[in-house]
Amino acid sequence: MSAGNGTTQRIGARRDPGRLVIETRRLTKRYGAHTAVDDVDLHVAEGARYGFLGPNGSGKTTMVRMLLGLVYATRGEITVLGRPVPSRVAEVLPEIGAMVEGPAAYPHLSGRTNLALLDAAGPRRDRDGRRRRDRVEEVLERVGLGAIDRRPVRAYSLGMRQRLGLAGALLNRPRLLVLDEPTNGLDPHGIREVRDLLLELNAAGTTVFLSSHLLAEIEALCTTVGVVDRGRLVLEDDLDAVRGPTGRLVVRTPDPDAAARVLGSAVAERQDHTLVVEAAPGGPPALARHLVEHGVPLDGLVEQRRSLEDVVVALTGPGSDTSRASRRNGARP
Ligand SMILES: Nc1ncnc2c1ncn2[C@@H]1O[C@H](COP(=O)(O)OP(=O)(O)OP(=O)(O)O)[C@@H](O)[C@H]1O
Repeated sequence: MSAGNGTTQRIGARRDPGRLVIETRRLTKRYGAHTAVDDVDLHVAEGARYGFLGPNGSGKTTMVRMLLGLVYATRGEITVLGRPVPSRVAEVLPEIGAMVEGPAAYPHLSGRTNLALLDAAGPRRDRDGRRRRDRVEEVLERVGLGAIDRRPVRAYSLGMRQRLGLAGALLNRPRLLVLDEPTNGLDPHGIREVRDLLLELNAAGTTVFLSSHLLAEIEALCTTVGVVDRGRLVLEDDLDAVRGPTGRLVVRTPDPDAAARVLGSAVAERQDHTLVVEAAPGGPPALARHLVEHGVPLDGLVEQRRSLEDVVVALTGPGSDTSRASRRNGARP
């Protein structure tokens, strides 16, 4: 890569990102000959729900660990909540709720006790026992663990541990949540609950940064997406812009043969009762009129929009794991 992050794509006009709560410049992490994070310029705006998307092994956890000062960068700069990391990470951490690589907890203690210990170790000056208990109960309630008994954490399911980790991340009422694969191990019900919780926290002002290898999860939750491929940030943009119009229209009709005759060479794709047509001046209304005037019945006519999946596949290409292996062996893709 040349200067900075020249190969990160932006689709459409990027809105003013506003105040950044996370910014990295040329951030790079090497493990021996292997580059886990490669020259990344990341921009997370205040109030965003930022999805950091990439396949397994693409560098997401390494990135998250660097943002939290848990791993030192080989090169580059990190600013979180306006302060440099890792040099001033101690000032930043009290304002962050984080969960990295699955929640850590003392397995022989209950969830409540674990949270009480975490709270006691936290930055609050308020050590009042009763208020601490209230805080613990409040976060347990928020993550759907209000009814847990005194069972030790080692008896918890993976989903319960994940919720407990989230509860721990919420204890400080953070301005910024940094979550590595927060729905790992949750069933569809649990995934939806976590999503709703993150939406609720975000609506109340918390910026959410989460990593995931699940495209659907990012699509359902996030306002902004950063796509990482073999350590490189290949796309960073608002999801709305990513899923922008393609310049084609999708026509659904019970008589596709008639539609194809009328539309001629404007038809770009055809499958069953659906035709994809190059947009002409006048957009959907003009095309609808044209078809109806020529006796073609319509079931629907909409603008075609890019899916995040299409964009990611086009940018990352197949076999990123195999090419990573070949890069490790010296080849550069
Ligand atoms: N401590 C380490 N020593 C050597 N290599 C490492 C270390 N940590 C990570 N890596 C390598 O760096 C690359 C990126 O790993 P990382 O865990 O950041 O990816 P990831 O996108 O979070 O993957 P996953 O979704 O599987 O957790 C991988 O090839 C991994 O093997």
